[in-house]
Amino acid sequence: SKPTHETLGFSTRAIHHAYDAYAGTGDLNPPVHMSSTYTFPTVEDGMKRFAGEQQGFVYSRVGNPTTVLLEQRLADLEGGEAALVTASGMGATAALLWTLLKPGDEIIADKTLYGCTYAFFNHGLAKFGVTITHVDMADPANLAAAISAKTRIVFFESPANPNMRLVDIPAVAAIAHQHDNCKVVVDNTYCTPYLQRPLELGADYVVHSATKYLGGHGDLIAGAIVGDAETLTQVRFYGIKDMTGAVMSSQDAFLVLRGLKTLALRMDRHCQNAQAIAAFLANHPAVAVCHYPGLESFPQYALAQRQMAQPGGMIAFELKGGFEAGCRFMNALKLITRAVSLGDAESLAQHPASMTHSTYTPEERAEHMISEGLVRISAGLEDIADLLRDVEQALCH
Ligand SMILES: CSC/C=C(/NCc1c(COP(=O)(O)O)cnc(C)c1O)C(=O)O
Repeated sequence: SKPTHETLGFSTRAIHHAYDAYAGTGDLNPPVHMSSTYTFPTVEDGMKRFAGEQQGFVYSRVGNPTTVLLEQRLADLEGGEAALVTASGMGATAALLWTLLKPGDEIIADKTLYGCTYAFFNHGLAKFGVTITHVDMADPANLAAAISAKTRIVFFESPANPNMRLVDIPAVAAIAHQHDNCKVVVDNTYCTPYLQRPLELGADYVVHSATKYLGGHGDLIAGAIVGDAETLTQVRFYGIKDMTGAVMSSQDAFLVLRGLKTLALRMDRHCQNAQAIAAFLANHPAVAVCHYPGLESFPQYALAQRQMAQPGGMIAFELKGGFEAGCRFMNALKLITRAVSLGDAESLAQHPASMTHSTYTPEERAEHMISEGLVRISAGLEDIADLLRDVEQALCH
């Protein structure tokens, strides 16, 4: 169905879209469908469903009423035609790219990617004859110089995990689309559609780790792809069904649906807290640099203002004492929790070089702008006074 984002507000759609609470047994909350397989009234019905000639479910690896509702809602929120939910963010990226790519194709990716995405490209796809080229997309001219008729995919995160670099989505999409079948894939995990909708800025596909802000409570691993219906049908029946099997459970779909109800409220608080923590860090004598799109000192501040509704909940910074000081800081935290992942109610701190981005060698991290001393904070939903007190006392170690 056509997205309704011209009529109803974001939260109204995040709570209500595509679900009629008066239908069926009248459950206000969508039921969790716990069936692996579905019955056919006659064998001819089954034949038609497998042939795609009849609407209806056949097997939960290719569709389930609970996951289908989540897909309709995510497509609406991202302003896309269709969505497909997956077992994890990596499952989303893998299912989409295995479907779109063949040996001899090329991906041009930004310099900085989440560690496992980097590994999937360079240690996974590369084994099957796909060429991976990384360019610094913060300057779109670098893409223009590298793109060729072999380029099938342009892939980036904005802001990038972990160093917060932004990519000008309309500018990069315009360059990519000068080449016939080159598609732009944006990993929108850090922003969510509440802060940034890449499809409305010219991207062809969006992928998410729904593990993060979309679920929002650190209680699931999940992913999603948003894009055109035709391609997503191929991803469903090939990339998921026959290649990765990266299927989201109906229980996790229920939890992501629940998370979406408060996404706007939570992102507002994540952004408020991150802005205050980033400002505190930027002004602290022990801090060498703080990367946050909401700081006027941020090199791409103007682009952030243009492209993002708010600066987000993620912060990256370096202490003047480098890696050792970073470790002392993180070990001294009493409220902010030492853990990877992000977008949880709990504020989290981690060391990308040895954790989320340890799939890069030290030389590769230097090449991909991930410094050894970088500390990443996911600003949670706690009271800001408590968070600032924790950061301040930890900086004194
Ligand atoms: C082992 S490190 C923990 C996970 C982290 N990130 C995940 C992630 C994925 C992959 O999403 P899943 O498959 O749902 O984890 C995709 N895209 C982005 C921008 C991501 O940040 C992390 O702590 O940075």
